[in-house]
Amino acid sequence: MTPEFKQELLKVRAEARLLYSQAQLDDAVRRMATEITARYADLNPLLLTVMNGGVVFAGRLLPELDFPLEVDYLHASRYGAATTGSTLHWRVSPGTNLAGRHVLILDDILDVGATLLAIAAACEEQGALSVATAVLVDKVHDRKAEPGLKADFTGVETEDAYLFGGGMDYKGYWRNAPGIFAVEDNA
Ligand SMILES: O=P(O)(O)OC[C@H]1O[C@H](OP(=O)(O)OP(=O)(O)O)[C@H](O)[C@@H]1O
Ligand SMILES: Nc1nc2[nH]cnc2c(=O)[nH]1
Repeated sequence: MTPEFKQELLKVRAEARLLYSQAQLDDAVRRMATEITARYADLNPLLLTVMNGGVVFAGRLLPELDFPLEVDYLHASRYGAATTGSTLHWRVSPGTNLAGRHVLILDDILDVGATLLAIAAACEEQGALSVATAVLVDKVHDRKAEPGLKADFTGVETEDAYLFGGGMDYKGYWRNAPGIFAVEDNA
């Protein structure tokens, strides 16, 4: 890492606006866990984490779900380290056979929604019995891939800014930031 890039990272972190604290996120995740438990406790679901962004959310959610379930992951990305999305690139497909399974996809954010729609379609093609989505953050704007697109389970809603923390990155960094932060335009 160059000294200039390190300075940029520290400046972005220092100047970012806190939208949700870690405590507020933990409350939202516990509420989601109650909803997910009500729906899936008797369905032997397969929870699929979308890497990399979904890892923090999954890590917080899974210990709140005290019923039989399986966990796997997939890696698909359409942003890379950029702040605007393009085509979805599949890097790793789920190793588990999805045929006949109730699949719940876990990700950090529903922004445009192209990522989750493509992943859900791929799970259905592989024979999943049902496919639903759970996201920590839903970014509110009118650019959704389908009008009114929502996840089945949502933690918090945010304004239309570029976000980091809670698993989301700024140029590959700050996924570990404790809370959800908006990058300030002048950063
Ligand atoms: O709703 P969309 O506009 O499609 O964007 C949402 C996706 O973008 C981010 O992934 P990214 O492609 O940045 O990969 P990452 O998880 O490795 O950060 C995020 O983790 C979601 O998967
Ligand atoms: N880090 C990050 N990734 C995203 N993917 C889609 N929207 C966002 C965002 O606001 N921040």
